[in-house]
Formats: sequence, structure tokens, C-alpha cells
Amino acid sequence: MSPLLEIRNIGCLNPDNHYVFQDINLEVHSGDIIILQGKSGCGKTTLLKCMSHLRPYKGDVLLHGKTPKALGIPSYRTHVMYVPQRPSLLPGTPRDFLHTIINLRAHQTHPNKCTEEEITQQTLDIASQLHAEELLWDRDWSNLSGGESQRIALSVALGLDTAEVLLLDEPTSALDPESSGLVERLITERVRGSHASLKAVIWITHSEEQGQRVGTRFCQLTAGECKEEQRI
Ligand SMILES: Nc1ncnc2c1ncn2[C@@H]1O[C@H](COP(=O)(O)OP(=O)(O)OP(=O)(O)O)[C@@H](O)[C@H]1O
Repeated sequence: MSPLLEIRNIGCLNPDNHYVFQDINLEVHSGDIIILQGKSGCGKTTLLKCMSHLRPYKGDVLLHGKTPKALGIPSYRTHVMYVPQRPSLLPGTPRDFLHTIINLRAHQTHPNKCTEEEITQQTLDIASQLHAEELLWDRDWSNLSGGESQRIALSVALGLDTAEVLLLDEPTSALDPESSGLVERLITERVRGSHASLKAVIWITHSEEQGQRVGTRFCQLTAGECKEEQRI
């Protein structure tokens, strides 16, 4: 089976001209929830940013065998979406953010396009499943708690329903165990079900227990490889 997403010989330089990592290879298939682990500072966030074309890299990233450039980078990012660990750095309110994304050309031309009202409603419904109150949508990101902004950012990524691959950067690092459980269930159900666009996830977590609960594959990142671990 050909991979949904593939990275070949990816390397990334920091602004100080040191490689964070080199020659990283990974194939992502439909149904995968890949747990990405590794020491703090080894480059997990950097790798997800390269995969979503948010950082320059050497090597190839291919979605259905095509480069982001061939697909159009804004369009590629609707299919392979990075969800940051600290969305509170965004300007304005989550409602403004959602409105802006829905009206981007890349989103407007996505094959799954629904009306703005439909997308907004499904996004608010997902946020409500994650126990994020509706009043949070009209508060500045900077005034949301870490856990509130994580749940809202995830709701936006899922509510837009364009991403085939979600790149989740410690999505529950600011959440209590109950809210983490809601996120874990929501994501795993979406990947397993067939009603949403989402087909695969790469999920950074420092929690072994969380990895075991949600993961289908397990990878350890070092400066020279992304090594897959076989677990029973
Ligand atoms: N803009 C930058 N300029 C210089 N160094 C950077 C920059 N961004 C990241 N780095 C460095 O690159 C390395 C990888 O960072 P990254 O955030 O990808 O690590 P990580 O594995 O996600 O870490 P953690 O588990 O602590 O979140 C770190 O040493 C970090 O300090």
C-alpha cells in the first residue's frame, strides 16, 4: 500500500547553522496514530513543523506521492495540519481565527468545503464535546488558559474537517486527566471512523501511558533517525 504521507531524508538546520536532525525517514499510512517521542530538545516539534511545511528543510515530504509545492503549499497545509502546543500566541479571538481560516482561498477550494455556518457549528459542537464553553470563542487567545486554548485549537483543526493528517504537538500537555481522556477518545474515534477527513495522526507526548492508550505505532526521534519500536 502506498503511503498517505512520506518523509524522505529530511534534515533541518537551526538559525545557528546546526542540524537539529538529518536523514529522517517515515511513512505514514491510513489508520496510523504514530506516537513521536524523544528527549526534550531532540527536534520533535521541528520535525512536525517541517512536515507541515512551516520550517525549511532538506529532503522530501510527499502527500499521496506529491510535494507540497506541486499541491500548492496553502492547499497542502489544509491536508496536513500542525496543531501547536501553545496556540495562545495567536492574535485576536478564536472566533476571528476560525472566520479567517474558513475564508482563506486554500480552504474555500478544498473538496470538503461546507458553508461557513456549517463549519462554525461543527467546530462549536466539537469544542462542547471537549467541555470548552462557548464564551471562550470571543475571548482573546492571550486570555485563555493553556488547556482552554489547546481544546479550542483542536476543535478548529477537527471542525474544519480538511486534514487527512493531523500533527499534534503535545495536545494534552495543559489538560487535566478527564479532559485528556476526552481528547484521546475524540481523536481515536475520528481516525478509526470513516465520517471525517482525518486518516492519520502524529502525536507528540512525553506520557508513556497516553502513548499506550492511543498509539498504533511508536517512534523515537534522535539527531540521526526516527526509529520505530516494535511493541506488543
Ligand atoms: N528558532 C530557533 N533558533 C535556534 N534554535 C532553535 C530554534 N527553534 C528550535 N531550536 C532548537 O532546536 C532544538 C529542537 O527543538 P524542538 O522544539 O523541535 O525540540 P522538542 O524535541 O520538540 O523539545 P521538547 O520535548 O522540549 O518540546 C532545540 O535544541 C531548540 O532549542
